[in-house]
Amino acid sequence: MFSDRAILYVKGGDGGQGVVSFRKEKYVPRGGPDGGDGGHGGHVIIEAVEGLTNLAHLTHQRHWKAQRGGHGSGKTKHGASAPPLIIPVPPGTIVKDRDRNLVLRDLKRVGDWVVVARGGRGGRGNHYFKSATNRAPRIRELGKPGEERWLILELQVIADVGLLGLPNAGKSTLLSRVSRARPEIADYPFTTKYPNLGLVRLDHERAFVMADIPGLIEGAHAGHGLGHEFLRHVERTKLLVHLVEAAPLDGTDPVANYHLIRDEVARYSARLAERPELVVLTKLDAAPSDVLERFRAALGPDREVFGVSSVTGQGLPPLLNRIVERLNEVAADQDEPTAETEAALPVRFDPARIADLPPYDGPSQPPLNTMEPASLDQEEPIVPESPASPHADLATEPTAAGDPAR
Ligand SMILES: Nc1nc2c(ncn2[C@@H]2O[C@H](COP(=O)(O)OP(=O)(O)OP(=O)(O)O)[C@@H](O)[C@H]2O)c(=O)[nH]1
Ligand SMILES: [Mg+2]
Repeated sequence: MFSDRAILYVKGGDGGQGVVSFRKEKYVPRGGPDGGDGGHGGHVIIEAVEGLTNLAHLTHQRHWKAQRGGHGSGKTKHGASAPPLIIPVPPGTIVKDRDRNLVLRDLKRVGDWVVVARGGRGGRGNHYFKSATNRAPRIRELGKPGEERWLILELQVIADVGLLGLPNAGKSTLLSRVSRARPEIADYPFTTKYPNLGLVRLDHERAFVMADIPGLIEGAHAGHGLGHEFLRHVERTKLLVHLVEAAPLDGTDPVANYHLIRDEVARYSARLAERPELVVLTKLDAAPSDVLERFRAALGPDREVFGVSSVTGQGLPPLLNRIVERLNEVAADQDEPTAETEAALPVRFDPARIADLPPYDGPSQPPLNTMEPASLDQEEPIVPESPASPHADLATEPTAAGDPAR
């Protein structure tokens, strides 16, 4: 089951109660107040972990509450603070506050984490309220309720290469030809409704992840068709591979079709439009022999054009080799984290790292972690759950297949 979006309710644990108690001992006639404090409630934390590729495990459990703190007791015994509740997600998950429409954190790498709801402060016991004027206070505090909120989690698949093109351009067919992914293929538009990922392995050293997304149409940037919802999936790719049908059955012109998609991408995001791109003329087996030459000439020398047929396999090896080359060039350009910095990143959430985070004192306290406004898709309707798609899990070599169990 593929799920790239989940809505969750999270609540930190309530603080434990402080208690009223007085020292009772033989020969001590009026023992002073000795009611202990309640422990703090547990925080709720979301952490990116290895081995998960989607958010399906969150569609069954929507409410996540951390444990409450223990109550205090006599002899100034404090209640135990509750442990954090950790919700695992795949890397690439963006955590948003639903009602304030804010991005709380973009959990890009394994080990990235964010506190999404703080545990409530434990109440103070009556020992705390002792004073010169009141030596036997009968007051104590209840624990503060834990912080609560609704979240939207969105997974942006992390692929190296994103396939773009009109419906029917042959995107899914190409992916199925070069990887073990088995997306649905058919001769009608919008066959693909959810992104598919495949691992393309050229040899021992050279491999990349390719994402096939639903076809784009004119107006996709404004929400027409299915494309807009899924363009965000190619936002994080390093290279766009733009597929253009060589001889479309509807008689449209490949050159015009190419520019149509480029315009849509540019309108959706100027940054995405600047991403390196390879252009691929598809279905050459079913096209006149001079079509590639004419297409190249029309696009001009600035664009790298390949011709392929996913049916005969013609043109695929040069394309894949060039994709790997381009990815290496892009990687060298970008300030990607090196193996060293990667190793320095924490791989598991460490509770000691939240030891300094104060418990939640109630709504008077400002909410946590307001990072940046969620700008990408504010107008997107909130869909509670994505319907299942049978093909969407990462289709990898057996060794790389993730085990969702932690
Ligand atoms: N002759 C020929 N037909 C192809 C080739 N590649 C794809 N097709 C056919 O083109 C049709 C569309 O292919 P898909 O791979 O589903 O196209 P798509 O781009 O994924 O389409 P959407 O998912 O609807 O956007 C199917 O009928 C394929 O069999 C090819 O290289 N040669
Ligand atoms: Mg498809």
